[in-house]
Amino acid sequence: MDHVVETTIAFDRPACLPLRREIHALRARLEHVSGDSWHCGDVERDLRAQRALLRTVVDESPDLIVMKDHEGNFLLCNKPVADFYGTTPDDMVGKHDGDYSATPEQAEFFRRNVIEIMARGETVVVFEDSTDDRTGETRHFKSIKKPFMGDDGLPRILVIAHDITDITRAQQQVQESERRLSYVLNVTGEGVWDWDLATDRLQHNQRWYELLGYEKADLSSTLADFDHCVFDQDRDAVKLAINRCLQGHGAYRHEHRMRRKDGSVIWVLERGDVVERDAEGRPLRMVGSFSDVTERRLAEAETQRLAFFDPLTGLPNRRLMLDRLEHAIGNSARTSGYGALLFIDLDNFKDLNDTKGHAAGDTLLKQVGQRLSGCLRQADTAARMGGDEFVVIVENLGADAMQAATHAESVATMVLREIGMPYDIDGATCCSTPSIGIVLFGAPDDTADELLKRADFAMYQAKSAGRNTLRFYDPAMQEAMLARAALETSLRAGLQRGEVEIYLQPVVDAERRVVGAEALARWQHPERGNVPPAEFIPLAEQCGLIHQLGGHVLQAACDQLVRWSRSPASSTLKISVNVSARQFHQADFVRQVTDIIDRSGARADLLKLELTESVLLDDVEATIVKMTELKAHGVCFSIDDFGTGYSSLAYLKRLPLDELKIDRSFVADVLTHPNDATIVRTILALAQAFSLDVVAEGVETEEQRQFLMQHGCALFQGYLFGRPVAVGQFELTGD
Ligand SMILES: Nc1nc2c(ncn2[C@@H]2O[C@H](COP(=O)(O)OP(=O)(O)OP(=O)(O)O)[C@@H](O)[C@H]2O)c(=O)[nH]1
Repeated sequence: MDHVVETTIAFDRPACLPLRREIHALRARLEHVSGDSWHCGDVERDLRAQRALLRTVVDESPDLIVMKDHEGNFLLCNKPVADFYGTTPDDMVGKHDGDYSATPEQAEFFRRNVIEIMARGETVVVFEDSTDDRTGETRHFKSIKKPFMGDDGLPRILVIAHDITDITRAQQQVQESERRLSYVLNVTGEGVWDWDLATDRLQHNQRWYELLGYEKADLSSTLADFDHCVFDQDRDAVKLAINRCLQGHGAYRHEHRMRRKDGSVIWVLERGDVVERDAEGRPLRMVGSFSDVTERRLAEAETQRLAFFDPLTGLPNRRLMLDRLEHAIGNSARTSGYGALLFIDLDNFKDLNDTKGHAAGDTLLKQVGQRLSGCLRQADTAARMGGDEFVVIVENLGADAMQAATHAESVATMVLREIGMPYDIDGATCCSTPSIGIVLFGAPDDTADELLKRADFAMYQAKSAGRNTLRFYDPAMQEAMLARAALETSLRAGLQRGEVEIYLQPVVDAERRVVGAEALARWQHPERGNVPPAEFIPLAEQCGLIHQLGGHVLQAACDQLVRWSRSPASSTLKISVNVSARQFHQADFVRQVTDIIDRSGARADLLKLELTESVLLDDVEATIVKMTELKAHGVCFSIDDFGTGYSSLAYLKRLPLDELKIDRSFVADVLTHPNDATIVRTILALAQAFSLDVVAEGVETEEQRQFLMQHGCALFQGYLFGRPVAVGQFELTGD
């Protein structure tokens, strides 16, 4: 048996007067007031009428009304009570709840409860349950229990029980759905708020506080507190979204940042809408929720970063740079002001990678990125294009081209200086320099693509000028660039059409007997005629055709060796082939050479590869490995233009060399300049000490030959013995 709440109400009348005394008192009062005398019969009739009325009222009341005596027996019951117990009001008089109640516990509770209340003599309100005998269902009641004194001087009690079952159930349903809603919201992780605009009070669910790391008591639950939690920079946008919603633009949905109690910042997706307005449409109540979307935002930011930034240096990547460049071009055209594009390529970066490892190269690139950023103003952009290439966009250089160029130059000079400072790479100091190409922009028809090409071209000029320097792109360069592009296209086609062939220049011994030849590439251009190697070989190197060209020359040389091998007079002749730095440093160079030798059937020991000193110095260790592999195959090596570089004698000892070639510049002045004579003598002595052959290049006079012979030179090449000629015209005598 449940009884829920008991409320005490002040007892306003100590007891009811007994009926007969009441009649007498009433009659006396009426006679006193009216001056008439009343007959007892009239009064009784009236009273009976009143009692009948009262009975009707009591029976018709939807509430359950009973009067009980001091032992809890019924003195009076109304119809609803009798219906409840499945009997009649008259039948109930003199009986008690136990005679009807389905559950003895309930009956006992009712009995004890009224006896206690009568003993206390105070009216109480009791929330209690009772079982409906007709249906067996439990009903809830709010009962007012009012004790009073009977005629006989014994206590009695009047009970008026109001059936609150429907309200209780409705309340329970509301509580249940609220509980479920809060469960669902907690599961979805939503922080919920409910804003009463009239009072400016905000109510939040527990999750709301949890998401922001607050305790309920920390906040005053006003809009000001919510405002305080919104991230400073986002506050205006949040207010705008809420205001638009208040003004009737519909529900809002907004992502912004919130600051948690501990100071950390989270991203939230907030949704809200006005749910109540007054008759004039003024908002009264707004509800909303937010969820923590920090992880998604971070993931999006990371995706964005990967798409637009170089992961190694953190600088904008090529894609973002192109976008910024296009903007900068647009701005320049609009404002008629110049901007500048700097194309920066590190010098000999490959060496660092090769000698210190890729990780060291990465460390350097990172530091270069930092230094570049340090050279720029806020509005400028430094980006990494890839590899060791960077780009800088400098904007707002004014309308004067000269001044713009001067400014761009000063930025580039600063970059040269900063990047040229020593680096600390894993505790070791190392140096790196850049070559920089600069192009100004500002013309309406400038395009990002074209500007990059021009800056790249100017950068290449800086490389050609010795590196660690800057060069401006100018229209003359443009001409050269166009010409170069045209030449590149026709060289590509020419190689396919077989326009490149080899010429042979004889190498003779002291008796002028031809002992071999140097193979020199010649390009017979259909319109331009004979294009000099100095023009098309560097071009082939720049545009990546050197692999194809080098292979073509090697193939022709090996084919020639095979042809010579068929005649005893020529079967021992050697052919030397020039190998450029880029060609030699290609990863598959060794395989390329050995494949050609093997395929052609030429004798490897009759093929001599001429390397320049710069090839040897580029990456000594890798060079030694490649040369040794080829040497093991039988291939011979010669150092071209020996003496013009800075070869260390230590390297000479380590390299598997067969021959040195004295550069034509020394030979030309050997009779007139004592220094050149000394150099020539030294080279010859050195070669002798290392047991190397020596070929003197560019011998044009008999006197030169005599001098060289006197100092031990045994092999010669030059116009004195023969110019380079087509393969078919090559003769075996050196006159
Ligand atoms: N460590 C590192 N090296 C890279 C990366 N990307 C490209 N490289 C290397 O960067 C080098 C670029 O060399 P190049 O610019 O062609 O040549 P260089 O040695 O700098 O010579 P010049 O430019 O002619 O002065 C190559 O060896 C690439 O393998 C990278 O992300 N990290």
